[in-house]
Amino acid sequence: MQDTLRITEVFYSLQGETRTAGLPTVFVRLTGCPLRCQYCDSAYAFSGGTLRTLDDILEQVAGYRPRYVCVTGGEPLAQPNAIPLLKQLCDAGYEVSLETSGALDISAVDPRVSRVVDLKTPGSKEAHRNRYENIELLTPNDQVKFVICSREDYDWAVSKLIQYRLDERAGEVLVSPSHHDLNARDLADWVVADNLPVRLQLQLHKYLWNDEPGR
Ligand SMILES: C[S@@+](CC[C@H](N)C(=O)[O-])C[C@H]1O[C@@H](n2cnc3c(N)ncnc32)[C@H](O)[C@@H]1O
Ligand SMILES: Nc1nc2[nH]cc(C(=O)O)c2c(=O)[nH]1
Ligand code: SF4
Ligand SMILES: [Mg+2]
Repeated sequence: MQDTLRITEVFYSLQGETRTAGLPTVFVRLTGCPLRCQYCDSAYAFSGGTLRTLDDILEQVAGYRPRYVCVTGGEPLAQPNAIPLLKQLCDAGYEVSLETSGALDISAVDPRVSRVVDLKTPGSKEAHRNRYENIELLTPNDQVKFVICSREDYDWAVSKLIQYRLDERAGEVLVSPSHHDLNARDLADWVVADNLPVRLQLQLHKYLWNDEPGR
């Protein structure tokens, strides 16, 4: 029996988030997530999906001839075979990123992968799931992200940024407005007013394609 993963979709689009925003990227979306963030825009990946072998996934990715590959979900690290998938994508020569909730151990992820680790805010309703041990593992190849739902979430994120010196540990600290919860302009104004060492990011794919699955 070959190694398999439950997969919701594999598609080629522009990266809408993180430090590679705007660059053509293949997305591999793994099915299933143990969290239920109130704002989740990918709830269609909580169930269903197709069991696929690693070789089958790698072959589809190769067909797009990409430079960038993003493994997302759902929560990719909830499937043990995400670890060999990430390694084999690196071995194949792609620049690989992993989007993860921060609720699961990131230590076994190949160090060539840029780990994009959310710190779930109180507004997500899943902040109690944050695994703070992950913060000590962050390197300049990694990114930390706060999805902000309100001014209270913003103040909470600032306190975590200072407490853990996140801008000194990770290569990027990202703040993103929770789509539908917070006006991007408000978040932008707060970041400027506080001279905060973070990068504001908007989800480009929502402006371009209105949040259709597979884009
Ligand atoms: C769908 S999640 C999948 C990966 C992983 N489960 C996680 O939460 O990081 C991918 C990214 O989208 C963000 N996201 C989900 N819903 C969002 C929304 N409504 N507005 C802004 N970002 C959102 C998540 O916080 C996460 O950074
Ligand atoms: N274009 C595009 N960029 C993305 N970056 C992260 C995504 C995700 O759902 O994790 C995503 C997505 O769904 N589409
Ligand atoms: S952890 Fe990620 S996939 Fe899971 S509910 Fe939260 S945003 Fe959605
Ligand atoms: Mg998405």
